[in-house]
Amino acid sequence: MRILVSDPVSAQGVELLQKEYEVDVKIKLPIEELIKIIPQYDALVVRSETKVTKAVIEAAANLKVIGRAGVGVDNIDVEAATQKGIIVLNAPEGNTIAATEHTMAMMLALARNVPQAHASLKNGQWLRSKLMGVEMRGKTLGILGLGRIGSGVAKRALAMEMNVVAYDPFINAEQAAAIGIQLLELDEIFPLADFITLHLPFTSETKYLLNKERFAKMKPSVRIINCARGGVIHEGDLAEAIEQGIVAGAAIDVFEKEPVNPENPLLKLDQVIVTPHLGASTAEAQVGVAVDVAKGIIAALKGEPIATAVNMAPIQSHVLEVIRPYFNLAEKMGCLAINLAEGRITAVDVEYNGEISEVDTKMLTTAMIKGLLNSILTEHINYVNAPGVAKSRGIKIREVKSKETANFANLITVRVYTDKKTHVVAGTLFGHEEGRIVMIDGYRVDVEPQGWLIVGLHLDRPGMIGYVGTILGTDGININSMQVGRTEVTGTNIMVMSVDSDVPAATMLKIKAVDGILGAKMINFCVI
Ligand SMILES: NC(=O)c1ccc[n+]([C@@H]2O[C@H](COP(=O)([O-])OP(=O)(O)OC[C@H]3O[C@@H](n4cnc5c(N)ncnc54)[C@H](O)[C@@H]3O)[C@@H](O)[C@H]2O)c1
Ligand SMILES: O=C(O)[C@H](O)COP(=O)(O)O
Repeated sequence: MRILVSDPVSAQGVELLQKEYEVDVKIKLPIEELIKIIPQYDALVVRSETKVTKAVIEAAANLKVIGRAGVGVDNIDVEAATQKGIIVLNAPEGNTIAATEHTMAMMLALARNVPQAHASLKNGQWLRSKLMGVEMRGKTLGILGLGRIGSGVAKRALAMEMNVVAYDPFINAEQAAAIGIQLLELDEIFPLADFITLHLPFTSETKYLLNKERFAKMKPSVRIINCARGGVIHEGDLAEAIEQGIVAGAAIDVFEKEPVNPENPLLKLDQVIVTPHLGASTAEAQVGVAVDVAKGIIAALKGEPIATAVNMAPIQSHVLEVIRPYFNLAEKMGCLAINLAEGRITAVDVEYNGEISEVDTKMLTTAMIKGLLNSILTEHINYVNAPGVAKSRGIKIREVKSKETANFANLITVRVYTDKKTHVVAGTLFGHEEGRIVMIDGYRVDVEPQGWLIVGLHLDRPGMIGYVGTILGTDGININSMQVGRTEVTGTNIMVMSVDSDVPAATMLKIKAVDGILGAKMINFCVI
């Protein structure tokens, strides 16, 4: 597998990738060049500079994952990637402290005219009275977006004895109270705030969130800090508001177009201090995001679950810890269940019993569907496209949960409904990691889901196993384990044989032709 790194990321991250895969680092590629070479790659690593447009994604014939070494994914067409089944993941935590501290640096520099003082003094001017500042203590800070960075800024501002209020419609009052601040509506913040700092993503909702109308509602002494994304402020409106004395000043790290156009009106104003998107630019943050994104890319290429994928349901780390050992089992159960099934599949129920039922199991259900669909479709099914593909094929997926469990501490049961019959497979973990199939269609078994299995239903009479064993032996297929499962109902048994190689269709036909064999299926776990 080949990985392209198209923005500067720390060497530690690149080295991690190189241990597993072939990696090319090509910085500042013109978009036409990127489109030309992208079909050669399985993974792409970017920061904010590479624009991963729809055209890039359409050309990316082999791309499985795009990793963003940082937070904002607004430079990636996530929708186009999702439609193509490409995982988009980011590294959201590595640069939080860097961006938080840069915000504080910008706020303080803005309040005390540090850049203006520095520039004028280096220019030989001693401007003590012209560069009068304001204090932070006792001032009101309005934070728009109370996520990782916003809440970090809040804590630091409280330590500086500021009054802190915030607007974030996706945070509840208790979460804000835990930090020690009050949540307000957006319009309630404007007449109160002496400083307003933005920490929200750039989306269609937040585009130009601060504009002419909103500046008009603010205190004329207000100072605005933006270390989030350029497009959340209308730059022309801000420049005008500063020129007209509606806003006192601004500290800007991010711009709608980067690198910023030297003609941008904000660059012409003395009241505006700027940095060239340096929020994440600390040695520590760059190592952090590069290592995190490399781990994410490796997990994605190995088909493992990823905690920071932005186009899949996010998994909280404590939930991932509980469900991680079950992923492989769930996928194999999906594969087994669909291989047993006959007829047109209409619905799949996944039941979780025991303690596992108490956490969010959506991603495990997706793993099951991934295993199921990968066994029957030629297109590559992954965590991103599995739910959509199931839906487009009219397969209804339901989760059932109960803390109650009979024989196992935790049990996962998949029921595949077709227009002919319902097939049921149940599995659990032995110890912490060992996945086992413990029931097939009502028959108690104990099967390791790996390699190749033959599952056969047969009449409960002497010699059946012998007949099948002889056929396999004659055709040169080695059996490595074998067992027979019974139900309470006498008459039929299930035989499950684990074999060392794929079983040709001709051999399967011979097995099915044995008198007393009611059906036999070959399951190849190696395809998923
Ligand atoms: N300048 C830099 O170099 C730099 C570095 C890191 C992050 N960032 C940017 O900072 C921003 C915040 O990053 P984070 O890690 O704190 O993200 P986060 O996801 O932890 O927090 C974002 C917060 O914004 C809130 N939000 C979303 N839509 C909103 C809306 N319409 N109105 C109000 N609030 C809304 C969310 O509820 C969330 O709490 C992102 O845009 C990120 O790209 C910039
Ligand atoms: O969203 C982010 O993580 C920051 O804006 C950092 O962007 P960068 O990786 O291009 O510095």
